Amino acid sequence: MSVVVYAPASTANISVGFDCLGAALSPISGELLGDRVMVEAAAEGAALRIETVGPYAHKLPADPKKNILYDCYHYFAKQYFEQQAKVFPKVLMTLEKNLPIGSGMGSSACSVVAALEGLNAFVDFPFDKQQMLLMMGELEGQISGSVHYDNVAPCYLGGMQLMLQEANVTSQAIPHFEDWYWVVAYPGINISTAEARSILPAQYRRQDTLEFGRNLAGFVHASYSKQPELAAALLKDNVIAEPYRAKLIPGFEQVRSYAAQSGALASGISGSGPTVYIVTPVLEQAERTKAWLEQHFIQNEDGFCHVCKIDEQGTRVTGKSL
Ligand SMILES: Nc1ncnc2c1ncn2[C@@H]1O[C@H](COP(=O)(O)OP(=O)(O)OP(=O)(O)O)[C@@H](O)[C@H]1O
Ligand SMILES: N[C@@H](CCO)C(=O)O
Repeated sequence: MSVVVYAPASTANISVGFDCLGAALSPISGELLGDRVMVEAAAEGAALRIETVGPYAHKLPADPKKNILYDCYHYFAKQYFEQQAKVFPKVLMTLEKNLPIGSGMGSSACSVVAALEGLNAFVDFPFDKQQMLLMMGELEGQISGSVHYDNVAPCYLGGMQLMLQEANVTSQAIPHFEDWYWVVAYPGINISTAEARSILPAQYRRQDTLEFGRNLAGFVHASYSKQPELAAALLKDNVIAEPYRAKLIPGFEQVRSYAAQSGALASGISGSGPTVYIVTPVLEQAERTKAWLEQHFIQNEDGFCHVCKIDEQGTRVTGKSL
């Protein structure tokens, strides 16, 4: 008995919605941009064994107990015991780590979501999506220092998700512009989410909170009323995070200038960085933007760039073996 789950990369904040907007991404090339987790029955030995493979496996903590999969297993097994009055089976979990850590593309969220959904699938889905989402937020919060769902929700559910966190609704999908290409570039350096949060102000001025609220409400309105130019004009963050985080990302101002002079619809920081995104509805321009970012923004061989569309599907069971 075994199951493999794939969880896609995601871009949190989307500039205009700090901690409350996020989207799942998939490269139009068909390449994998996300983690896979295989859960296999283990007949003997410890309750859990963890193995890691894939291009970024060597960047994970060497001690398996420090891998977030370890916490996912124990947390899930406890919930399972409380719900089913049964001990969770012994398993081997293999993580294929395809996303760089501290990239701004929801790397830890990807592992958390793939691991928890893999465990849920292994025992035939005893938990529903809302219960799963709450567990995913909890585990992701252990890593980044605060519970925010803007990576786990799009990664799990797909599409563009708005965090609501009221009336038993954690997150819901909002419409997005299907012809938009999201060019994402990871420069090859890492930024810890916890550190990128610690440099933000504890309090904001009244006019900044008003601007934040107006931009986010306007973006959601323009998305529903299908006004791409208005939505793109509001897709910005002049007040909450970008002014403080820009200095952490070498070459970010040049990316912004290039995006503006090339006629892109919008650009900004993906999550807490250092990945950046540029949006355009024209495929040829997206390919040109990718080439420019590869030449001018990527700093080393760990970096990469993809032309993406929003991934509608989110996390899925893909088979029985990696
Ligand atoms: N399976 C895992 N995937 C990613 N990070 C992990 C995993 N297990 C443990 N970690 C640790 O969690 C921390 C993740 O840090 P952080 O939240 O900054 O990165 P991230 O989630 O990859 O960032 P981002 O959301 O910006 O891509 C690192 O210290 C890393 O070593
Ligand atoms: N909303 C979070 C996302 C981090 O991945 C932040 O910007 O800190």
